Amino acid sequence: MKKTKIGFVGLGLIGGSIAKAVRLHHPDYELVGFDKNEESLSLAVKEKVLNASTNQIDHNFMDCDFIFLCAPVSFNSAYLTQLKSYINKDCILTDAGSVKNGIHKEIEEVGLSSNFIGGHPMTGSEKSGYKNSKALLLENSYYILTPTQNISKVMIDRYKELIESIKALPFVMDYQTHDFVTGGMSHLPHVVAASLVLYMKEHDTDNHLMKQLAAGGFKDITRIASSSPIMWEHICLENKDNIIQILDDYMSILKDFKQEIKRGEGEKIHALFDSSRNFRNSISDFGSGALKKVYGLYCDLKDETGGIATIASALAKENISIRNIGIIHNREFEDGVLKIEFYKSEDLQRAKGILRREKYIVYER
Ligand SMILES: NC(=O)c1ccc[n+]([C@@H]2O[C@H](COP(=O)([O-])OP(=O)(O)OC[C@H]3O[C@@H](n4cnc5c(N)ncnc54)[C@H](O)[C@@H]3O)[C@@H](O)[C@H]2O)c1
Ligand SMILES: O=C(O)C(=O)C[C@]1(C(=O)O)C=C[C@@H](O)C=C1
Repeated sequence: MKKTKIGFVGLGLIGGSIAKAVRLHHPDYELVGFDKNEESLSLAVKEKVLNASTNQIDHNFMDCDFIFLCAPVSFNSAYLTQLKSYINKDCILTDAGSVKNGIHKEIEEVGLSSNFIGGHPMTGSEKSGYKNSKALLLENSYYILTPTQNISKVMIDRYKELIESIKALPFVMDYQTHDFVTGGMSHLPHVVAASLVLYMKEHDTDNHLMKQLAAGGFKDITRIASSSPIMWEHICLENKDNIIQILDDYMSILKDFKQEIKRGEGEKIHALFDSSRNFRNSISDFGSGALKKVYGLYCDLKDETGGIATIASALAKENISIRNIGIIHNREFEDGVLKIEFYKSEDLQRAKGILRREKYIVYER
């Protein structure tokens, strides 16, 4: 039987992570890749993530079951015409881009709409490049799919199956909704983070006291300002209309803050922060939306040597497997708490009971 074959155009953080996840869960699949960066390609071949690499779109892409376009958004469309001659009727062509309207239109124009399903893993990092890619980056993350009107259900199901097999969570929506939603919860925060950093750069004291003394608040909210400028240039241009509307709406909220502060309206300022805090607290870090991704809890650590080991062994004694454990420090838990994640909901429920019996304070978010 023919081995499943997957092609990658762009093997950076996201392309590399998808390829590594596929290699982890499907050691027998045939993976081929093209990237402008030859170092990334040779490392991927050396690590046996790719079976073969190429420095152009060529016969290596023949007979692929899936082709992933994982270059910066606007570059993805550049290869459609060249790829078309290698795409057979059952090949699923997809991208990993953060904006979808441009690629969906180009796909229509090139005549590949019966092959295309847009894709967007809702995970990432401020780091870029193949060297930072990880097999586990996508695990337990939503993976948005934006099928065209012309694609068959069989193809959508095949794509969902692949995504589930690498432990991500497929979520289907139309591409217009995708661009509005990601505009609000991803593109806006990146623009805001960059603007906060620029504010500090331009308005710090001569001896850079803001920069030197910046604490958790500034650092938490600006981590993503270290992301790739080329990626964000493409995203802002491709999702221009949504981002402009979203920025207008956002700036009117900033204006509300300014106005109430200027007027010295304590109750109204309080109400803005209170409403924001309540809503933020209702957003689960464990992704309990339509689909529950990870089963986790937070637990106060007793102030004693070996505190983590005591908890881990209490759970191990009851045969509860821990997926992830670590101390987190943020403003919500000023002294730090232990975050514990489990594989199963049932384990989470049992762990809560055990820890509460042992007089630990357990929180869920
Ligand atoms: N970084 C994230 O957090 C994130 C998350 C989800 C989706 N995405 C999307 O995934 C895509 C890739 O982002 P990334 O974070 O992996 O970026 P990256 O910079 O890590 O990787 C991009 C790769 O594309 C290659 N490349 C650039 N121009 C090319 C061209 N013209 N032809 C061939 N290869 C080219 C680069 O050499 C690099 O290896 C983008 O479309 C981005 O919008 C990114
Ligand atoms: O965690 C990060 O560093 C990210 O910025 C990831 C992030 C986001 O959440 O905005 C960035 C862009 C994507 O298209 C999807 C995910």
